[in-house]
Amino acid sequence: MLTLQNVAFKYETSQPFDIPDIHLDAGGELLILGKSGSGKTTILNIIAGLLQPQKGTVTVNGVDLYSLSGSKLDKFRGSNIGIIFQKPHILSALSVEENLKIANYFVSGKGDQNEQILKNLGIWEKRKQRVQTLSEGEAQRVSIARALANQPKLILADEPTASLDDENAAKVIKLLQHQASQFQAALVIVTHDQRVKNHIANQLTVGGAR
Ligand SMILES: Nc1ncnc2c1ncn2[C@@H]1O[C@H](COP(=O)(O)OP(=O)(O)OP(=O)(O)O)[C@@H](O)[C@H]1O
Repeated sequence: MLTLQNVAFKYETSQPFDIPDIHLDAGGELLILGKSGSGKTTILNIIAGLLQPQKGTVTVNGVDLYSLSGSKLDKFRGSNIGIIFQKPHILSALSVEENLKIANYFVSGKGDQNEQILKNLGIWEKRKQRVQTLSEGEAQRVSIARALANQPKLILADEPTASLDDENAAKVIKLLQHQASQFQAALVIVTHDQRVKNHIANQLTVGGAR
């Protein structure tokens, strides 16, 4: 489902990052740990097709991401990769269900699972509410729902528990795992939150720039 091979990356002003090879099957889970600034978000962006490495290949669902042209890559990402960003990328003036429909809009024919996803995440009753009227935890579940709206084959989550208490942090990880297993998706979580460690056995730690 996901492979990273011989990937090398550096920002213009930084040292190169140590980026391990990764192989993850459908339904597999991976936790990427590392201190703040160690390059976790950078690696996630490379996996998401948002940041082209200087070297190496990233394949998702058998497709070499960076061999795709810009618009093809955007379309591929929209149908195959669900990203839960560190800072929620949801539109707070729109309702919960409108946020999901926008994601569906970019991938024609999807959207049939929206009701189930919102129910699983416990926000179906709030679907008509504008996101700005929700609590932080609810808004975060909307961003998870939106990432799942097109039943991606690969789910990427950047620090999904950062602003949550222990109980809700555990809940969010379980929800992500449950959703991933329901769609047989691969799940990659990056975090420096040690609490997440107990929930996912397959782990790697990144050390940052050399
Ligand atoms: N666009 C950029 N240009 C130059 N340097 C960058 C850029 N983005 C990030 N960096 C640097 O690369 C390093 C890794 O950043 P990154 O955001 O990947 O770390 P992180 O492990 O996700 O950190 P955190 O846990 O704090 O979110 C940092 O030193 C950061 O300052």
